[in-house]
Amino acid sequence: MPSDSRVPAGPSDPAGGNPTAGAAGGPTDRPTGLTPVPLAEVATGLDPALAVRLEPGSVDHPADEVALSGAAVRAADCRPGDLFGALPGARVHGAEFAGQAVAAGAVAVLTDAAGRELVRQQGLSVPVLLTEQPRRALGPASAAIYHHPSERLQIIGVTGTSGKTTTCFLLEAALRAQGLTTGLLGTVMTRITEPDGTSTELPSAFTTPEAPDLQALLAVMCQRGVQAVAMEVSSHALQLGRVGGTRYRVGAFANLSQDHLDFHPTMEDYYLAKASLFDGQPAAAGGTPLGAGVSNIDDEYGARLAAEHPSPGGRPMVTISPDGAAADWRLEALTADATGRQQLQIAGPDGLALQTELGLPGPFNAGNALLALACVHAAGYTDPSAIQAAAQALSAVQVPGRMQRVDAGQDFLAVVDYAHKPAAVRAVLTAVRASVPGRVIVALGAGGDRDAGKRPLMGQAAVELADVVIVTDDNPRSEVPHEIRAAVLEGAHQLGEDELGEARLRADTILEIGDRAEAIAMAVALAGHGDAVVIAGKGHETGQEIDGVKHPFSDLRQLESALGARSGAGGVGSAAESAGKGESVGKGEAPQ
Ligand SMILES: CC(=O)N[C@H]1[C@@H](OP(=O)(O)OP(=O)(O)OC[C@H]2O[C@@H](n3ccc(=O)[nH]c3=O)[C@H](O)[C@@H]2O)O[C@H](CO)[C@@H](O)[C@@H]1O[C@H](C)C(=O)N[C@@H](C)C(=O)N[C@H](CCC(=O)O)C(=O)O
Ligand SMILES: Nc1ncnc2c1ncn2[C@@H]1O[C@H](COP(=O)(O)OP(=O)(O)OP(=O)(O)O)[C@@H](O)[C@H]1O
Ligand SMILES: N[C@H](CCC[C@H](N)C(=O)O)C(=O)O
Repeated sequence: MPSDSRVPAGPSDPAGGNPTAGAAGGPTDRPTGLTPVPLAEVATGLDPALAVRLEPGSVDHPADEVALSGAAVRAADCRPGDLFGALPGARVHGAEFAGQAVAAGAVAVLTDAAGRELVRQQGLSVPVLLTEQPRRALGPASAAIYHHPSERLQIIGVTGTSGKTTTCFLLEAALRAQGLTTGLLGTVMTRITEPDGTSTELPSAFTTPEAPDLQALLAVMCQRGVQAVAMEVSSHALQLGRVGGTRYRVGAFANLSQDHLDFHPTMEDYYLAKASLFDGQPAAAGGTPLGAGVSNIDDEYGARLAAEHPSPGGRPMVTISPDGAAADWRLEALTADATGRQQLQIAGPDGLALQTELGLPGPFNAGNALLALACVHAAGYTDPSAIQAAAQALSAVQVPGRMQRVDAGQDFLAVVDYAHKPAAVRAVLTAVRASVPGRVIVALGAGGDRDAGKRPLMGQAAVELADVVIVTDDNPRSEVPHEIRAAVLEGAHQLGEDELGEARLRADTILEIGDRAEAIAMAVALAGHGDAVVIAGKGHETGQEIDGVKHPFSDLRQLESALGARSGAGGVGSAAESAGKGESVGKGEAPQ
């Protein structure tokens, strides 16, 4: 990964990317040399609906002399001149850490009444911005402190359960093909590409960073000459106000399926969080005003969104249909060659006809490509030659840990993929099954401390679509690993019948191997000519969190080494033997 020595490292998350390994966010890059903004100016600029009151500090810290040069939501990240956003959390009130924040240089605190009491109890005399909605206020306040960076960027925000990262990588390439300097912000990394082509990559702690970190990153992008940004917008970010104060030129909706029901009480709540990207609230209220919206109407929720938000930003919602139904953008034909490369024929608005290639395999990635092109067009790049250039640019895009092929000269397909929810497992296994003549072998698990309801559904999807299912550990986090596996296995063994009364089960072998490295070795050991091995769930991640401890782990490396061991040891037998040493191997448990 190329990196820029001028930029301090991002969050040190050995698990790599997202909170998949329990990272709690972390310091990000910050802009330099911005004029500090008076606290009073920040306070008065906030939406009156937030009822923010400025409580002056002591004579040592008179509010009217305070100017803010940064913001942070974690006390440990505070720097001199910062506003500390002391938020009430699920575990603790951030104001408990106000002393630490002030000691680190914070000059004001944004919090609620309970937080103000905690600040005063600690004998701190800094001014307090008081509101009962501190999360809603923090985004716009951070945006003001960093001089409203999103006003100077063309930001395309992508939301949806699956495909955000992939679509943003595609978008980044398509925007660059318009001659724009680009930023990319999401689960895998933040990438800043400067006008001279230099790229800086920072690790991500979240799919969408906390508000102060997001605004700082956007401000850095402005300073580095970035013009357009492809950005993932998670439902957590929408619900928790992380994107407040961010102006989007285009918002895109990919799809909605079960995930995150640990955080959202219902699918309806999950949908409404995603839909709030399109509701056009003013930025000042923590909303995310939009220039245009794009929705995938093949998806049930995408169709509902288009019906409920017919004109986001005052323009008709742009619709896409990867299935080829009536929509502004349709995929008219899709073919794939033996290597997985796909040829797309696309119909766009005003008779636009495009033909392009995609290096990413799987029909769902053709849908992601269609979404990316529709976004570029909706952002104003409507000239047919511009869109053609965007389409051409998609062909070389690869995404770390998404349908990533590993080739060590073996006579079967081996891929690492990030499918960690039922619909993604289904999409990936369907795509892989269609691309090989032989058997499909999948190793997968489910993450701990996340939506428990999806575990049996993932097991079900796996046994329906693969021939061999190896249930293993993902990131157990604080949970007991074998209990998570048991839930996945329960779904795997509870397959019903289809409408014709046929058993849905496809798998003839279901194994349980907790140790992920051994599960991967077993998957490789069992593969034969023309088969496919899919290692699902951890994608680009470089760590595995077990009982609060992050252990270095990479599916990619493990798969490479299992493939290497297989060819080095002269074939299947020895690899299977070593894989068989797993802690708990239960074979052939599938009812037939
Ligand atoms: C549900 C959720 O997203 N929670 C996030 C939220 O937690 P919380 O409000 O309950 O905070 P808390 O831990 O009780 O702490 C309260 C406050 O004290 C502060 N604090 C706490 C401890 C300390 O030592 N110092 C300190 O200052 C915290 O910064 C926080 O502001 O604010 C915390 C501080 O930033 C986050 O660490 C935490 O993310 C948790 C760890 C998380 O795992 N979130 C994931 C699920 C997430 O956000 N994922 C989405 C979706 C990805 C997808 O679509 O797949 C993402 O955008 O990444
Ligand atoms: N359009 C899609 N429809 C269904 N599944 C998809 C789609 N795009 C990607 N996937 C599957 O979902 C996995 C995650 O893809 P990607 O990282 O692009 O999505 P994401 O929305 O960013 O996911 P996450 O929120 O988990 O980070 C892929 O590895 C693939 O298995
Ligand atoms: N953004 C997702 C990542 C999950 C990755 C998967 N490997 C797991 O640990 O469940 C989440 O926080 O739910």
